[in-house]
Amino acid sequence: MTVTGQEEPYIELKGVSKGYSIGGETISIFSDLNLTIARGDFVAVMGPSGSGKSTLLNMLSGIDGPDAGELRIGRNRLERMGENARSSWRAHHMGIVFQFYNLLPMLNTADNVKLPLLLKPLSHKERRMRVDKALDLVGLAGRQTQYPATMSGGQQQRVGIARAIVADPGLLLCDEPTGDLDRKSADDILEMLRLLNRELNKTIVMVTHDLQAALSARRTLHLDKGEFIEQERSAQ
Ligand SMILES: Nc1ncnc2c1ncn2[C@@H]1O[C@H](COP(=O)(O)OP(=O)(O)OP(=O)(O)O)[C@@H](O)[C@H]1O
Repeated sequence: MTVTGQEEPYIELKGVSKGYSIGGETISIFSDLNLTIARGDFVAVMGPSGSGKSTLLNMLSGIDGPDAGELRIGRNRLERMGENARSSWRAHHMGIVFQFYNLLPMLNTADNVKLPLLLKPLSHKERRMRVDKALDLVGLAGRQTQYPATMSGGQQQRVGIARAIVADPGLLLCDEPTGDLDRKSADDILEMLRLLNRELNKTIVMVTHDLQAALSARRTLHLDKGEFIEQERSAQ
């Protein structure tokens, strides 16, 4: 079954198969996975442990490739690109938000957020302006010199989001972005993701075990036994 968004597809998986070799034996995770996601959509992916959610995110981020099938994002066929081209594509078009923030503890907030800009030919001033703007967007204006260890989980995740958007990518991949947070902080983060989706038209794919988080998205897909099942519900 092909699960389809309503508009022009931005992300498209066609007949994707993926398996892992363990001790000489190949375990199939997907054998004919199909999916389309429209530009500007906000999609939650849920599913039991081991159903392949991280495998999916790894393929979408180009960290891992499918064994067969097509994986298109925008005009790029990711499975046809070499390692360097994929890394460069990722740096320009994609931001990743992690469950445990993945901030570097020896760097302050501004330097953590700046990391994706180091690959870009920008002046020091332009980098600083972009970092300030991203921090402003996530409600952390003025926290440039604070270190991650002195921040709450919710604040650290805001820094993680600022880092994910600082290079202005069109796509955000979120891996359990609220998995380490209390309800209040989680809701704040979800509100921020909704804002980025609605106001800045970021396409968001978010893996989550949190039903409340899934309700923040426009679509919810359940991944089980190698297939997506679309959860029907009225628009938010
Ligand atoms: N690098 C790997 N080598 C071998 N097997 C792997 C590898 N990565 C994942 N797997 C296996 O593939 C299956 C899917 O894993 P994946 O991490 O994608 O599931 P998940 O849905 O994200 O699970 P969870 O909700 O627990 O994070 C699991 O059975 C896992 O053990």
